[in-house]
Amino acid sequence: MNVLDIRGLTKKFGEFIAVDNMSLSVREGEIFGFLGSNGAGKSTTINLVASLLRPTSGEIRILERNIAKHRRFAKTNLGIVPQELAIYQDMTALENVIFFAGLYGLRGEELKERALEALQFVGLEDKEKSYPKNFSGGMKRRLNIACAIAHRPKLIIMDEPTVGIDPQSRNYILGSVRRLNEMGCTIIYTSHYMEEVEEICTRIAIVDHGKIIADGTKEQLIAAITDMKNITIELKKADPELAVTLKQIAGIRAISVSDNLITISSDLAVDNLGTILKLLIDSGSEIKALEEQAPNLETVFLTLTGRNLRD
Ligand SMILES: Nc1ncnc2c1ncn2[C@@H]1O[C@H](COP(=O)(O)OP(=O)(O)OP(=O)(O)O)[C@@H](O)[C@H]1O
Repeated sequence: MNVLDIRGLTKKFGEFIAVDNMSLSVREGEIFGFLGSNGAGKSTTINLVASLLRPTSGEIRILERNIAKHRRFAKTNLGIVPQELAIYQDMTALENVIFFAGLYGLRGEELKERALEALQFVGLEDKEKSYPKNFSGGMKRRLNIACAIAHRPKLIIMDEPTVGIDPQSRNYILGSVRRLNEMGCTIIYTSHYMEEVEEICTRIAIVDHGKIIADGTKEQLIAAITDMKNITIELKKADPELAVTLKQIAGIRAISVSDNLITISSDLAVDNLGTILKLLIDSGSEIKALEEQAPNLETVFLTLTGRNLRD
C-alpha cells in the first residue's frame, strides 16, 4: 500500500514555481530520503503534505485518501518534525508533548500515557518536568521528535532533524528513525547530509527546481551513472573561479567547489586527469590530495543537478 501519493503537485508563489508538477509515491515501510540543495522545494512539499500550504494544483493522498477531503484522517496519520524547532520554552518537556499530541485529538489518560511513552522513546524520560530552555540542541531536537510521534502516526516526515547537533544526539536520532520504522512507521527523511541518507534510507528521491529528477535505491541511482567517475581534489586554497576553467576540460560534466575541496563528476571513458593536474598547477594552486573514485551518491547528485548538496 502507498502511504503517500503526490500527483501533479504544483505550488507557485506569485510567478515563482517552488514545486513543479511533482509526482511521487512512498510505500508502506520505507525510509524515504528526500535529497535536494537549498531552495529545491523540499520544505514547500512537506508543508503542502502537512496542509500548512494549499497547492496551486495537484493532489495529495495519505493512505489513499485525498487530504483536502479527509483533513482529520490526514492529520491523525501524519507526524511532522519541522526544520525549525517547534517547542515552547516555558512549558515542561511533558507539557510540550501533551500540547502537540492533544492537537491530534488524543485526550485524558491516553494522552498522558502516549506522551510519556514518546519521551521515553527519545530518551528524555527523566526530563519530563524539565524546561527545554535548559536543554542542549540535541535534546531539543529529540523533544521536537517526541511531539510529532506521540499520536502514533503511520507516516512521519522529518525535515533535517540533525542540523547543528552533537554526534551523540545525531546517532540517537538516526537510531530512533530505524526503531520507528521497525515499529511500522513509514518515514520521509530530508537531509543535507548525504552520508545519513545513504546510511538509513531504503529509497531516495533527488529534488531539483521543484521536480523529482531521480528516484530509486542507492544502488539503482549509482547504476544509472556507471559510465561516470568521481574526482576529488584537496587544495591549500580553492578559488571558485577554478570551476569555470576546469569545466572546459573534455569529459567533465559537473564541478563543485566548496571550502578547499573540488569535486568533479567526469566521464569514465575520458582520460583527463593529466589535463586537470596541469591546469591546477598552471593556475598556481597547491595540491594537497587528489583521488579518483567509482561513482557514489554524491556523484549522482552532482551529475544530475550540477551542484553539490551543500552548495
Ligand atoms: N512563502 C514563500 N514565498 C515566496 N517564495 C517562497 C516561499 N516559501 C518558499 N519559497 C521559495 O521556494 C523555493 C523552495 O523553498 P523550500 O524552502 O521549499 O526549499 P528547500 O528545498 O526546503 O530548501 P532548504 O533546504 O533551504 O530548506 C525557494 O526558492 C524559496 O525561496
